[in-house]
Amino acid sequence: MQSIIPPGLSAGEDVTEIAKGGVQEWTPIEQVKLYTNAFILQDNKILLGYKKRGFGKDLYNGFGGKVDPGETSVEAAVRELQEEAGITAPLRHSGVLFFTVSDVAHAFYIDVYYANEYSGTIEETEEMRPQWFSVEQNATGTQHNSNKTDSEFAPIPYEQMWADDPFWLPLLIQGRPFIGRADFGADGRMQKWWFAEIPVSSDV
Ligand SMILES: COc1nc(N)nc2c1ncn2[C@H]1C[C@H](O)[C@@H](COP(=O)(O)OP(=O)(O)OP(=O)(O)O)O1
Repeated sequence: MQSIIPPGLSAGEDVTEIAKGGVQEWTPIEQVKLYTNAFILQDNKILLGYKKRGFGKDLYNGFGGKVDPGETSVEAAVRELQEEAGITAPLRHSGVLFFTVSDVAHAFYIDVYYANEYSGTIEETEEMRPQWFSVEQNATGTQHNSNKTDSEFAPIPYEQMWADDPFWLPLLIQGRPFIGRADFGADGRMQKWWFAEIPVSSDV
């Protein structure tokens, strides 16, 4: 039987497909680079960063980047969170994402992490501008002052995020592990995608 897991990812067959689309074959993988992406979830809010430069500029995302030689993935995730948001957190693994982008030579293998607490003071850095958003679906707020109540924070700005994020970020927020792959065209749109929930005990 042919596996439903896209090339680049590995998992048992006991996955629950969340979404898939696109018609063409998966883009062949030539080179893979390891990345991290980390989110703080606290009091019905999620901390995102507005990317000020480089890849993904002008989009909101978690905090992360490349895993350096000699580093473990979680060490890299902790370092990137400190470098980009000024804080330290006990990060826990939540999922794996795999992306190709048509004008980028390597594929992105991304370990995604979250934490419900952090230490230090959240600060804007030269790469990221951190901002809290409400995870409540009916959030309407537009103010981001930390003295406001949760419902007064703006909802997650999916329209200013990578197109893959609406498929897996809700799972991360709900504590449901996931895997997924998307192949992006030069226009920033997903050409082919597949996302799934995996059992909590899975070691991806
Ligand atoms: C293509 O789809 C993507 N979707 C999402 N949600 N996140 C993505 C996608 N592609 C990459 N990412 C994530 C992975 C990392 O967390 C960042 C990119 O990291 P960056 O290029 O900034 O890596 P650094 O090591 O910090 O780079 P510098 O050398 O510029 O510091 O986006």
